[in-house]
Amino acid sequence: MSAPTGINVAIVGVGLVGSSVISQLTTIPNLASQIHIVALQNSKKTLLSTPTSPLSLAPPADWKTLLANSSQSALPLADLAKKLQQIAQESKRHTVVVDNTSNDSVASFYPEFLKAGLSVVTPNKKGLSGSLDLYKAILSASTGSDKGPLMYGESTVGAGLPILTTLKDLVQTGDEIHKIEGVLSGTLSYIFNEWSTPAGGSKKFSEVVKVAKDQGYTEPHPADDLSGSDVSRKLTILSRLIPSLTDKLPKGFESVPTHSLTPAPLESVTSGDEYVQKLPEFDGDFDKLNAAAREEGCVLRYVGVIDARAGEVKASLEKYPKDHPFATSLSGSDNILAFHTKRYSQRPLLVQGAGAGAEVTAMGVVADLVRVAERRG
Ligand SMILES: NC(=O)C1=CN([C@@H]2O[C@H](COP(=O)(O)OP(=O)(O)OC[C@H]3O[C@@H](n4cnc5c(N)ncnc54)[C@H](OP(=O)(O)O)[C@@H]3O)[C@@H](O)[C@H]2O)C=CC1
Ligand SMILES: N[C@@H](CC=O)C(=O)O
Ligand code: NA
Repeated sequence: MSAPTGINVAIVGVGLVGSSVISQLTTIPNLASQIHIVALQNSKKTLLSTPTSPLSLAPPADWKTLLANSSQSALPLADLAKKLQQIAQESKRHTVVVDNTSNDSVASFYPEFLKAGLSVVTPNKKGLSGSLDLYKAILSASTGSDKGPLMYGESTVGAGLPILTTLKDLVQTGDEIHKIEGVLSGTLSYIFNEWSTPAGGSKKFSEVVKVAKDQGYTEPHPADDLSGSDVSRKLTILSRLIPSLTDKLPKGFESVPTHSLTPAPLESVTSGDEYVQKLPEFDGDFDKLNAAAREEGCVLRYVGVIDARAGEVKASLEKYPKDHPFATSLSGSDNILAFHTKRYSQRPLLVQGAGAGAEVTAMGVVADLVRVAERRG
């Protein structure tokens, strides 16, 4: 048997998460030797490896300047796929596209990348939580031959926390999923942990939203978090891994009943900065919501529930007594997920930890790349 040669990686999207992925891949020695970065692309530029000029991105090289100075403007995805096929052939290495954007067009292109023999790894929820047609196209293009392309998206739910791998393990070993419930948004977890506390609190809602954005927890547009759609996307991704629910959400996340926290006048605001700027106008309304829960001896938490036996999925704002674990045991951007199953029927299997932030999200992406390298390298 020939020695493993490692894999190539093309990184599309080099913002908060993408930068951390590059940093982990170029500075951790055992990763740098098995995972070779062959392309970087943002919305403006592409930087490509060639046989005579392989990319060398480890510090002290400054990949941001190299990308910004590249003479190649961002390649259309079909052209990028062709270039990557060529690089795969020349280097004799399996090649993976890492999508670190939150872009719908990139996510819709996964079936084409996969059909071109390229694996896909992503923290972008838009592909796996989109229409059922897109989801099925992704599945059928990634479950071909033994040597075929693979699709991994651990960081789409709970960032680096082992949530999709846990659910897949439960399902593949024949457990029966009864219910999955918990706090699935790092942003909303941070906001409610800081603003709706058992001891009361004096912070303004808009202030904690701004901190969540500054910490890198929010989506590029924070309305995607406050509208609940980020949670309904995660619920869709999880539901589709439960065989009885795979076909349940035909329109994807839009089929999930979802409580939105976006004030009605801000629903049409397309700029994330403008949205955050205007949010203080609504602090009074949020204060009233918090005060009403406090009068009942409760705190507010934003939760997602998949009731597999009833076939119900929903994302909602709920009140919890001040001594409930969701009120006392969460802090920062913590996610917590309880898997109630036939085997874990007495006490649920729990996964808890930071569910947002660049480093922990990149860790989930890089762990997926290691899985691809183990299977295809
Ligand atoms: N932040 C977090 O805690 C977590 C994030 N995620 C997911 O990770 C993804 C990235 O998030 P984050 O890093 O915060 O986002 P950023 O906004 O920081 O970065 C997005 C990157 O994508 C690039 N981009 C946008 N559109 C395109 C396009 N059409 N083609 C190529 N590149 C494009 C942007 O380039 P340019 O600068 O040129 O516009 C930028 O480099 C999102 O899908 C998010 O949901 C998942 C889990 C946790
Ligand atoms: N914006 C998301 C990031 C991770 O998916 C969140 O806050 O959970
Ligand atoms: Na995860």
